[in-house]
Amino acid sequence: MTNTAAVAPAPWPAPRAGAPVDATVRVPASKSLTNRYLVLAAVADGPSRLRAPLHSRDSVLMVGALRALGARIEEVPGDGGFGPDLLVHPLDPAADLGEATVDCGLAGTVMRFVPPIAALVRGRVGFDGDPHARNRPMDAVVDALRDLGVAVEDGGARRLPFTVGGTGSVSGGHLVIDASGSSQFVSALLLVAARFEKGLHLEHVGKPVPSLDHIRMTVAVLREAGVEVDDSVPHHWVVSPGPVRAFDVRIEQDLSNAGPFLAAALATGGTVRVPDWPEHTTQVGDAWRSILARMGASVEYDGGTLTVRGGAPIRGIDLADASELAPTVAALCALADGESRLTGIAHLRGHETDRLAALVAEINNLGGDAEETADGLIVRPRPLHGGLFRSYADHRMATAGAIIGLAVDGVSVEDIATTSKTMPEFPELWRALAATADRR
Ligand SMILES: O=C(O)C1=C[C@@H](OP(=O)(O)O)[C@@H](O)[C@H](O)C1
Ligand SMILES: C=C(OP(=O)(O)O)C(=O)O
Repeated sequence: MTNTAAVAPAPWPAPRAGAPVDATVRVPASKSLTNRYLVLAAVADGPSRLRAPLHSRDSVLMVGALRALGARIEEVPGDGGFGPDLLVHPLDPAADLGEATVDCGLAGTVMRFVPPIAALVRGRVGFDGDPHARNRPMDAVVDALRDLGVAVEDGGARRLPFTVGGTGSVSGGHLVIDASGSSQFVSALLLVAARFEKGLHLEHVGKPVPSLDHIRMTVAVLREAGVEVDDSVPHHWVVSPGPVRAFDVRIEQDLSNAGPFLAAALATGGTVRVPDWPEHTTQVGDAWRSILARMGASVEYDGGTLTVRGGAPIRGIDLADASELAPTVAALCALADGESRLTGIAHLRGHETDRLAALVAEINNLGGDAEETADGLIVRPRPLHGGLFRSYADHRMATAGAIIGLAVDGVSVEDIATTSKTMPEFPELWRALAATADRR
């Protein structure tokens, strides 16, 4: 009998910076922007081009999902970024797909954004993903589709796996959802709502919606594509019916993923520059400027380059709604000389893993003092030691371990390859960053 069990790769010895880093870093394109533009292009009124898009597991899954729904997506040579451009020919709502399947992997943007598109094509589309994807909240998407008159077969679970029976059109109108579990529930419906016959008046009822910046990003990309959106009343979004204009867009680099590199300046007392930092952006990662300054860095924005200098002791921080930035912030908090409180992030329990539990377990496993609260984390200063930092198939856990490893001897990170979810180049870029400390 052959043993077919997968052998887990050896943990990745996190590079330790024995001196301050001094690096200039460019990171691949934004996951959130790439996957939004892919969705918009799939329902647009003509072919669209994405320049310098992300090529990572989440974007590949999105491309695969849209192809499964009938969009034609070509790779064409690009003039920048980390790979080819993408040319997207929209899907044809009149075509009959028959049966199709979509692999969501662990991508929230795929599992939330694509089912409403499946309602706009004719066919039965099955959705599933990685084992943990079946634990991520999907109830608001399933309920919303049903309230819109779309058939969903889910065995009553309101989670993956499920099948959406699309008829090629959705009438739309007024829809009430509880989006307290994820902002992606709102974005998912807004992104395709212009293609509903009556458009959509979406209303949120329930505990606060997290990650509001991501909804602002959705509204901004819709408006760029000529879609009329009224978000003037809190908790209400009104999308007028109409075409989504085809577009040609250059995608900004992923400012959330720039975070671990900028954090390296604080962790090592060094300097990190990120060129081509957008002057105006809807990305939540723009908040690094204020967050890192509050944690003791000097932050300068000049000529399109963001420069972060560490050197002073890292200060603890009280931070609300850190959203997807939280794991990176928590890693710095574990290296800080004062207490930190991260609040308003209860929904991180439904991310790639239960991030609150994971961060507490892994920081404490290295000797730290982190505690879970009802809606976040408290991290108190305590000297850390080496050990294994587990990543739970979560790219941001893996990068959090790498940040700590710069400053603490003997840290290794489990499954560093999980960073391929949004940044396959991470290990290589990180090694180059850490090597700048060796040269000093
Ligand atoms: O719409 C998006 O692109 C995202 C929205 C946020 O989701 P939540 O609202 O579930 O936090 C964010 O954390 C995620 O990384 C990306
Ligand atoms: C929460 C995240 O991802 P997803 O898009 O899968 O929700 C994240 O990238 O931090």
